[in-house]
Amino acid sequence: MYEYLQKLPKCEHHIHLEGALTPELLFSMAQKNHIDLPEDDPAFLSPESLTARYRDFSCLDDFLGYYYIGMNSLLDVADFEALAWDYFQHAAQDGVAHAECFFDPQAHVSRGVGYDVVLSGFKAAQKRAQAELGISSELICCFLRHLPPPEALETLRSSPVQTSMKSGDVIGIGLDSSEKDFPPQLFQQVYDEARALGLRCTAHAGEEGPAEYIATALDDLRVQRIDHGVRLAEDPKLMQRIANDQTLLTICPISNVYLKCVTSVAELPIRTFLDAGVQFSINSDDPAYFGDNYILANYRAVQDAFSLTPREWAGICRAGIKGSWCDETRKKELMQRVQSVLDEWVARHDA
Ligand code: HPA
Ligand SMILES: [Zn+2]
Repeated sequence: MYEYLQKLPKCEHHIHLEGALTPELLFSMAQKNHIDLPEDDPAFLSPESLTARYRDFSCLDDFLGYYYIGMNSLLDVADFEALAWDYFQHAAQDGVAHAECFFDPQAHVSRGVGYDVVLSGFKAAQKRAQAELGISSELICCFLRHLPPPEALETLRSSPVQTSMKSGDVIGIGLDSSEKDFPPQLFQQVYDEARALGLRCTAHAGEEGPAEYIATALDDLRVQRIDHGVRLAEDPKLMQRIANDQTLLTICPISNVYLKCVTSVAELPIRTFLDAGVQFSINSDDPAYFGDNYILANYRAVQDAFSLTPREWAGICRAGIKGSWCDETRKKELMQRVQSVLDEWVARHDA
């Protein structure tokens, strides 16, 4: 079954490129760029001690503290390219065919790293991933919800960001960082302006925050997808609405365990969602921070907990293709690949 999961052409919709920064890469870039790591936290003694600390996050904000310190090590175009290339290589190994990647420009621009530096590095890695690994990819610009909404607006309206959106280098926007007490509606104007530019819209909701945030992301931000959304199961009426509208949830099972949203993958409402017809994809979120668990480890963890059938897995992959923001030709090609992997499995096992 694991072999079948590896072969399925997977779409990843919930991967923060900054969350693919391994402790090894973090330390080597900090040294190269003469960036001081915190001296008052013993976790920063070595890549090994940092890795050990990552096993012990108490909640989303505890993780985010390390996430924002980590990305301070990234400075020039080559750093951002190396980071994204490292992710794409893992993605290729895990059978990812198409990736829609988040990045957090505010966290770089605020420390003097230009938006175009970040984008150039990512674009170079994307081009290489397409040419050498056959992975198609897109970029989604996320806004940090713990910062004041006018700062997100200022970022959206800034000239390099506008240029990247009009050229198609960036195809959508997202909303991430601390969730509790930062409800989606705070960012309504940002989403209205992004939509007017023709951008796709998604937002993290229902990770630590209540199901109500999922409803306001839909109503006020008019998002096409919900990132995480696992708390949707607490509101059966909303769950039915999401199922009827075929809104895709981008679920990150191992992330939810690492950040103590649930105690185990088995606690996630995967079976409930399947029974209710809720469409979802399975994703890695911040793999370098969550035990080096990339997308396939998340597929495997769901399989270990829920024993899905090969047809159910093909259905999950089809839902992911349908909810992707790539062109119709690519979607058709990926649908055919899912079918042929399933056919091969049936020929071997069902007879
Ligand atoms: O899982 C997450 N939630 C919110 N913000 C984030 N930024 C990186 N990962 C996450
Ligand atoms: Zn996330």
